[in-house]
Amino acid sequence: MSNEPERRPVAFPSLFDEPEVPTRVPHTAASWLGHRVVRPAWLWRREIAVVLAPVVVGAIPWVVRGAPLADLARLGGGIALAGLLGGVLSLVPRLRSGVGRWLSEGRLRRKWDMACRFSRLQTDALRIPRITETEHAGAGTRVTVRLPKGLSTDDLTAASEKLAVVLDVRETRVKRDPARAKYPTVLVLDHNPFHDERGPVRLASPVADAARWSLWDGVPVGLDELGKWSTLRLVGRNLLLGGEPEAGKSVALGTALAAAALDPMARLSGLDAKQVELALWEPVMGGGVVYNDIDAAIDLLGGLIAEMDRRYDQLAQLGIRSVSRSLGWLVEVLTIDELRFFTAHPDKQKRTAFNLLLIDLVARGRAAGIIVLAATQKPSSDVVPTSVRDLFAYRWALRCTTRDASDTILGAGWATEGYSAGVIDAIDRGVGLLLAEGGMPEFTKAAYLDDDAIRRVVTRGVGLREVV
Ligand SMILES: Nc1ncnc2c1ncn2[C@@H]1O[C@H](COP(=O)(O)OP(=O)(O)OP(=O)(O)O)[C@@H](O)[C@H]1O
Repeated sequence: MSNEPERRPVAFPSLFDEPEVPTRVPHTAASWLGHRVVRPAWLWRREIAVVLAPVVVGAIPWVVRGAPLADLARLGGGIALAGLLGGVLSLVPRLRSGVGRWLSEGRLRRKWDMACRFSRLQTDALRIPRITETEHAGAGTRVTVRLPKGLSTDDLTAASEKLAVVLDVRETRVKRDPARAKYPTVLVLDHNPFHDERGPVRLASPVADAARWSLWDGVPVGLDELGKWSTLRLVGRNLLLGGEPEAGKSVALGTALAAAALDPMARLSGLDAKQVELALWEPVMGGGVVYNDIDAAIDLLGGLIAEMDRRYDQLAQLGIRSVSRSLGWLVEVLTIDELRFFTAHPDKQKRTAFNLLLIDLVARGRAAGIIVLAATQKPSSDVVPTSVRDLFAYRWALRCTTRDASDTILGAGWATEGYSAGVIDAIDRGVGLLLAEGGMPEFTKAAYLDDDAIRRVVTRGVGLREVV
């Protein structure tokens, strides 16, 4: 007798490429009905509702009038009329796009069901992670799911490549919600908004062509991976940027600076150790720019702290705790490009004096309408002490050489959680992990303003201040 394994007849390929859904008991008629009819009908419920809606609406008058069977023509007429009404309503753009979004969410849920089953993301009770929320943007969808008992975020992460194959997308990325293990987020990324077919793109800054801006409205500084603008509410919050040389820090500061320049109710000042980064902005920097001079930098910080104390006195007299738009006070914006020159200055006495003033300004200035935007190309603890870093609500780690450097900007532990700016490709200038207060770091690419655009913004900013 041959030792060859028993050959089994090859079955005809299935008409549909369907995942196998195992059952705990042999199929009965009821389980077959549930599996083959009820489950697919539930997944197609939105489309079924769209088709059935004219039938139900058209049948209402027929039923109300006692439904004489001979009057079927009237039923047909009612359905046709309801269908026509639906057709006319679909000409209303907002209605049409609303229904379109609703149907495309249904499509996503069906694909997600299929993807989970093909990826064996199901419990013994055949439950899969259920979609609870979706947020769609140009380059993908953020999906929040509820995990059934028996599955964890790690199972989702392990299956992410398989999910991407069935969903037919560029990538799926799973994020654990630090507050709730049961509700992880899955980024379903269709395409890379930071690249086109020729490589990395330069994103036009939405601020560049604005006639004026208000910092109180927030500043769209860059695009996230889903292709959505990340808006920073800078009044009341400080921004810290770090990354290796040429990572794109000065460019990333540019959009925030442009918004401040176009806000006549903002007073700008700067500390520029590299002498070239803020030079273009100098005409609009009413509070002055200090180049690599630590004594002048200490004086400038001292002046801002005196202003901060004066504002706190006024706030106390008014009986309020922090500035608001209605007070009409100027927002003071201090930009520091290359923190290292000042915070790690070789003269220990001056360095200590500078650091103490900076900590005081960053800690207390926010509520008084004084904000600091700081950048460093050496994200290490001697340049950005933890006590200073923790006072920055917005932290943006552009490409870093090490995980530790990334953590120096974002905060300890993020690299271990899988968020390290060390993984960013060297060609992706301007891409970094942006962490907003209390949130999760998001890959974000900064908008780009070239020198001509900066000059135009500065000219408009100077003009706006002349008329105020
Ligand atoms: N957001 C961006 N989009 C496209 N290109 C960018 C972006 N950011 C930076 N670049 C490219 O990278 C170059 C360096 O950027 P930038 O001067 O901002 O880096 P940096 O981190 O400030 O460098 P350094 O620390 O050496 O001063 C820019 O001249 C530009 O060509």
